[in-house]
Amino acid sequence: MAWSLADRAVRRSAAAARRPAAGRRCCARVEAVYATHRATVLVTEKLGDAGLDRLRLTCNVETAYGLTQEELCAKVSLVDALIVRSGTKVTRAVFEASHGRLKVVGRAGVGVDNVDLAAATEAGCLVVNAPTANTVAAAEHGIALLCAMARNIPQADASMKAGSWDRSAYVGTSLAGKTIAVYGFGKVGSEVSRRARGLGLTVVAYDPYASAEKAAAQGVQLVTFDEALQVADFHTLHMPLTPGTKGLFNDSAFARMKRGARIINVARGGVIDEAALLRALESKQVAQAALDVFLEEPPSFENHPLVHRPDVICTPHLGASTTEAQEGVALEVVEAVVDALAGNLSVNAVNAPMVPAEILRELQPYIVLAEGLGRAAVGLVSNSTSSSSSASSSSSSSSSSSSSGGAHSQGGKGGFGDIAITYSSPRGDDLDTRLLRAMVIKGVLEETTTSKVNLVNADLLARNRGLRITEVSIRAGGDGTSEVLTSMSVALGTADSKFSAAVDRTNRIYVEGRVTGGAPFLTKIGNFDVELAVQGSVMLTRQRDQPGIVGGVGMLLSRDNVNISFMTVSRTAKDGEAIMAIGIDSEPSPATLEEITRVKGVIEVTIFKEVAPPQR
Ligand SMILES: NC(=O)C1=CN([C@@H]2O[C@H](COP(=O)(O)OP(=O)(O)OC[C@H]3O[C@@H](n4cnc5c(N)ncnc54)[C@H](O)[C@@H]3O)[C@@H](O)[C@H]2O)C=CC1
Ligand SMILES: O=C(O)C(=O)COP(=O)(O)O
Repeated sequence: MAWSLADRAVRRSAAAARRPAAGRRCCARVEAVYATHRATVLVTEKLGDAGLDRLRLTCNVETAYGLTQEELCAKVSLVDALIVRSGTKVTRAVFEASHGRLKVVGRAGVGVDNVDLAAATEAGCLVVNAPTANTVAAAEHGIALLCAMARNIPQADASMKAGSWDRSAYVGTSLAGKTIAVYGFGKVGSEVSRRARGLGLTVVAYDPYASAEKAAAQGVQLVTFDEALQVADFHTLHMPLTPGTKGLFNDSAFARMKRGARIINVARGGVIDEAALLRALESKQVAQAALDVFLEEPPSFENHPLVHRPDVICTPHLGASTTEAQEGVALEVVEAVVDALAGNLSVNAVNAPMVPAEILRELQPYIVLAEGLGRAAVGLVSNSTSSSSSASSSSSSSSSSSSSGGAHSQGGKGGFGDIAITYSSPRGDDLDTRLLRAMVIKGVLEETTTSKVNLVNADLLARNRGLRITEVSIRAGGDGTSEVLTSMSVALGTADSKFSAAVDRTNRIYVEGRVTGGAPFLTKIGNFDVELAVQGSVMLTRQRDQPGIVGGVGMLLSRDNVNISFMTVSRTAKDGEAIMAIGIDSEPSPATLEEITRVKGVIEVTIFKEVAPPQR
């Protein structure tokens, strides 16, 4: 029986898999190695001593710093595990060169952008990280840069070392009484906020996925992207680099800031468009920048336009570099590596399969549905980079949804704190929902944070993010054995949506789905019935139910070379509105989106990207 198998898998994983599941590729192979010999671990970047000492208790440890790719590839076939920081690129070539011996990669820090996760998974190699131990260090570095920049400390220090005593050249700017905007109110961002308030700054935060309650408890107001840009004297960046945040700080963002604003980046280089920052500094729209991270690391020193400027202060990715943080991440990652070598599923596993392969095959559509609903719901939250537009001329005839503040194209305040999941199942209350709940959390969280969700840590991560999860199981018709779920829904409480039709009558972003013929489908968005395969990218439009719209929209898409894979229209007879879903092979340009909103009868349009994750 499908569900009882899944249930066993959940129990095994939740108990840290004391005995490995047969189908759990990575860990099963790891245990075989560990049981038969003392594992060898290669450490390629400086790791805290406490971690190294712990590692030496159970493993042979080799340290080799500053390896070239070729040197790393030559060594990797001789080791069972590899421990790195951000300076080692663990590429596909490295996994190939290991010829299957490498079983675990440990990242002594948060970001795993230097590890090819797809290649790791294909090679059956588990990747683990240390997601919490350097949070405070990164926050302290942000504050250090803020103070150093405001008071010109590095420049004044350099001038004194060059033999001058110039007091008038380094007059600074005060922090007290000013406003700082924190972008990304996660682990680091909330620690920065706490410290900034202590310095007498007013703190606002832009994070469309954060809990407003959690922010309010810290005396921080969540605001829209535009508001943050406009009100702040200082801007500090603490979001992950994702397709949605890449280049977020561009010409347009800098232009909307107060003249003479100052910016700090301790997150990832790619969040700032470096050429746009240069232009903003040259025009004095931005007075100063403090950068710990760069698009390319290390940046090219010869001719990097930002590094040499006197109005930019730089550090070489030092956010996590305190003795305490390095001891902390070393211990955190070594525990995870040793655990993984012993065949256990660690809470810090980054690419662990949520479910063993044979169970995944059996339950796949329901699992994909649960994750897809989570991704769909969070994908509808309003954020600054949303590809969405509202038709300005239109007067929506819709219900409360449009007046609820949902139709922002430039980002709402966000701040959802509730996820309500409803299962309609022939098993009613007997349905074991842990796996499905974990998949919803995975769908909601993984696109927006540095957190990697696995079965063991899902509930914990949700709690840490201030998310309240409520579940309701409704007994539906059926024999109670063959069908796991009749339908399932996910609602995000009080979030602003980039597509107002996605907001239901209780002001929640609402999506519902079911499995039909073995395939997962989205069946409801807000109050509208739809029929969307949970895969690929979709353009959604809300429109008045009148002729000419399908042709008009289709023509604009074809003019932009956007291939259409399917098109469905559903209407609510009651208020004369319809939602049209168009499967698209590529994304239309912003200009085309804008034109679509001007097609007579169209009320709003948005892009709904990759609802379903790639199949694992
Ligand atoms: N410079 C350094 O040495 C270090 C840098 N980092 C970096 O700091 C950043 C934050 O790390 P954590 O706080 O641990 O991550 P986190 O996952 O706890 O927090 C990230 C926050 O960003 C928010 N977010 C996502 N998309 C957003 C968007 N479009 N606009 C605004 N907010 C958005 C998320 O909702 C989340 O609350 C990451 O980029 C991480 O790689 C972390 C540690 C050290
Ligand atoms: O943990 C992170 O994401 C960091 O950026 C820190 O990188 P590092 O370990 O200092 O190379």
